[in-house]
Amino acid sequence: MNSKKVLAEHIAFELGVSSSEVLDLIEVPKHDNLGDLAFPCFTLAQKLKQSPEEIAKNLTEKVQHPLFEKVEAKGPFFNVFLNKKMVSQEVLKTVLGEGNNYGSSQEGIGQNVVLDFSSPNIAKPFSMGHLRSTVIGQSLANIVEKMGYQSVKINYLGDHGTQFGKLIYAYLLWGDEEKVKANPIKELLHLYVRFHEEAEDDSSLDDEGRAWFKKLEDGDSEAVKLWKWFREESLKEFSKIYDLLGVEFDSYNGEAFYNDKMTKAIDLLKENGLLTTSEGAEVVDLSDYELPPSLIQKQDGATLYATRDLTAAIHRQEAYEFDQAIYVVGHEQSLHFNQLFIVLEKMGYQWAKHMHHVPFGFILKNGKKMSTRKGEVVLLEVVIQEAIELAKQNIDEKSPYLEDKDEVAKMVGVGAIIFHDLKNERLNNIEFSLGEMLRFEGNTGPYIQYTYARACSIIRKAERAIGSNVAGLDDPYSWPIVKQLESFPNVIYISFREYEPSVIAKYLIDLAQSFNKYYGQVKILEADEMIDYRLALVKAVSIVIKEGLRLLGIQAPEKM
Ligand SMILES: NC(=[NH2+])NCCC[C@H](N)C(=O)O
Repeated sequence: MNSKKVLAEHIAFELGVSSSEVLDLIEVPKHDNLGDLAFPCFTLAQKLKQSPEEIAKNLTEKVQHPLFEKVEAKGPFFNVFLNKKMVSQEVLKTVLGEGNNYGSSQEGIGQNVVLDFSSPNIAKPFSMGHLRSTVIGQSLANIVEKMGYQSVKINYLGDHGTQFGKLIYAYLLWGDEEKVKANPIKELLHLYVRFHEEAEDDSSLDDEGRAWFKKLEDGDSEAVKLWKWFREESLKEFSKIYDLLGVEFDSYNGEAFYNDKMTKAIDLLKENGLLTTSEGAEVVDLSDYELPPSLIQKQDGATLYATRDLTAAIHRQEAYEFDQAIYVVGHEQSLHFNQLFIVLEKMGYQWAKHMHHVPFGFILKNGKKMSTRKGEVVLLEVVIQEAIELAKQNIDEKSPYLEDKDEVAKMVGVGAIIFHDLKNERLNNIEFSLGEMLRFEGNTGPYIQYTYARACSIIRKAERAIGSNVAGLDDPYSWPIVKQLESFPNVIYISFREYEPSVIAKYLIDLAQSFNKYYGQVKILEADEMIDYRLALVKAVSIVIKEGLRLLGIQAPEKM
């Protein structure tokens, strides 16, 4: 029983409209003296041919329910004061009864969501953009699963393209096996940069690079062997990052996987009469959408990024029969995905309507985009290790006697990086600052984790069994917490609908703040007749914080 839903149903019944229509309109008033929930009546005024004030007044005469302690009309608003005892009793019973499952939904049962995320390019450093994609994608996978969907997590590795011909040739000219093994990404990038520098004076290098790419495409054994090796070494290095972040994938089928499957997609385009020739290249004209044409095949027969994504989409629909496909990729690729989805729609695929590009902004350092080009490598693994190291120092200072310090430092360091990313709306640019991320106060991961550990510690100290059969609480400090706990399922739903993990992150900040206020004001462990109910509240908070963090991809240590 959710008080907002109950209210929506009652209002809808009285007004003769659908309850979903009402549900979306119900607000939480900014000031407590305006009640706990408010229904603004102007939106429906025209439809009902009544003034908003009249509607509000009529509702006060009709809407009644034990959950509503007091109802009142304030101008065009219908305000509702909830029965604190009753709501808190219901909420605590639900959260404690459902545990980690609280907030789960059946909405997606039997449906698949394919998530394409992380997708770094082999032989190149894992960039800040790939980090964002990984962190956001992982969280969205958790969120869709919480909504009942089955997730399919795909790492669409950038493992194909003319650059691999160049890299192979560069390796054959100047490469050193030991060096590559010791430091794959750094060494391969170094070879690649050198190739470009030398090719400026010697254009034959480019020709050779192209020739080696052709060999690679034709399955030449030496070329394929080197390519496989570069790929493996790169993956080993990426895996270190995935291990630290606790991310796993269902598939690593990258661009190269689709290499021999593209003719089918190109033939389909031809059959549909969608291909036109423009300056020698085969393109899909998108002028009716006011978009530049989608380039499918170059004059020399070479295929492109778009061709592979098109092939991959069709293949994934066949393989997974997805009900939704999500691409977590930086906003600079918006045009590409826009074109891709339209081409699929033009091909007559109804499912193309359920494909979504989930874009995000840049990570900045001192206001400038952090880039890995020009050979300046910011090795991400090193950054993560540094965060863990700093977390360790912090813990050494604050809790020198903690057990499992290394384990906890890892959870805190990694959690700090993830939370710092996810607390921002994904389209915003983020300023990168380890010091900022690792603060134990303010809106940081460690702060939320610390709040969780605090709740766990209270529960340990109490040494009492906490049951879900509780009487309600009606003191002013527990009330904001109860309302927040009640809204958790809706918070998850909104984060799902908007593909926006920040909704959950911000919610956790608010919840942690109210809880810490409660902790400061109320003697939780005082042995009076209410202790069990207060402990039930603490337990419910701990459940929701832990689950909220889990949805973001962050672990919660019980002690820190
Ligand atoms: N299906 C996709 N195109 N996924 C995103 C791939 C991202 C690409 N490898 C890059 O680093 O820019």
